[in-house]
Amino acid sequence: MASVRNLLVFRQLFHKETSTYTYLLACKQTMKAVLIDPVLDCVERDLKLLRELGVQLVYGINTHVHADHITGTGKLKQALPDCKSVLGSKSGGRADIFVDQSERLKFGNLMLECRSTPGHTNGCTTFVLHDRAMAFTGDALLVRGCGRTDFQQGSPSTLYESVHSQILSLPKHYKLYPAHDYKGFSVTTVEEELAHNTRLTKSKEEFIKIMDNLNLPYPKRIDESLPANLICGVTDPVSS
Ligand SMILES: N[C@@H](CCC(=O)N[C@@H](CSS)C(=O)NCC(=O)O)C(=O)O
Ligand SMILES: [Fe+2]
Repeated sequence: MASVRNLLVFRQLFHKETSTYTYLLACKQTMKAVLIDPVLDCVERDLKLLRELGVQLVYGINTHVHADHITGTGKLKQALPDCKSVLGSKSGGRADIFVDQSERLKFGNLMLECRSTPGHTNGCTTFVLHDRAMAFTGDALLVRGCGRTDFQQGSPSTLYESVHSQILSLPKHYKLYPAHDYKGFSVTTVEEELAHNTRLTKSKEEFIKIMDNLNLPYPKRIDESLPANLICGVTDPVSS
C-alpha cells in the first residue's frame, strides 16, 4: 500500500478577477476528490480538470459564505449529482452537509479535520489535512494578513482567538493555504505567520485597533454574492 505521503493529488487554482484560490485534493488510491472554495465563473475549468485527472468529486466545500464572488458548488452539483456541498453549521447558508468543530470529512483514504474559525464570518471553517501537514484557512488567515471583520458577522476579537487557537497552534511546519491573495503569495507556514504576520503578531488590543481602522472598500460583487451564496450559488432552490 502506498504511504499516505504519496496518496494526494493537489492543485492550487486561481480566479484572477477576485484573487480567489480554489483547491483540488484527491486520493490517488480511490480517485475521490474534493474542491475547496470553487468559483462559479471557473466551474467549466474545474470540471475539465476533474475529467482530465480522472477523479470523482465527492465534496464541494465552502470555507464560508463568500462576499466577493459566487460559489461554484451549486453548479458543480448540477453537473455531478453525486457531489455534496459542505459548509460550516453556523454559516446561515444552505448545503447538503454542515460541519462543526472536530468533525472529519473523508474522501477515499484521506481525511480533512474541520476546525471552526469564526471572526471573519460566524461559519468560517479551516480544513486540516494532517497526513500532509496542510491547512486550508479560507479568509480567517491570509498570507501576512487576515480576513476583514467589518461586515457579515465580523469580530476582530473572535478572529484573533480563532486564528491563534485553531491555526497558529498547529505544528510550525504546517503549510497554510488561504482563500485569497492580493500580494502575489500562494502559501505560507505556521512558523512564517507566527514571525511575520503584520496583524496577528500584535497583541489582541492592537489587532482590534488595526482591524477597526482598515477602511477597505466593500467587495465590488458583494450585493450579488451574499444572497447567492446563502443558497449555494444557484437560484434554483431545489439544487442546493
Ligand atoms: N477588492 C476585492 C475585495 C477585497 C476584500 O475585501 N477581500 C476580503 C476577502 S473576500 S470577503 C478580505 O477579507 N480582505 C482582507 C484584506 O486585508 O484585504 C473585491 O472587490 O472583490
Ligand atoms: Fe470572505
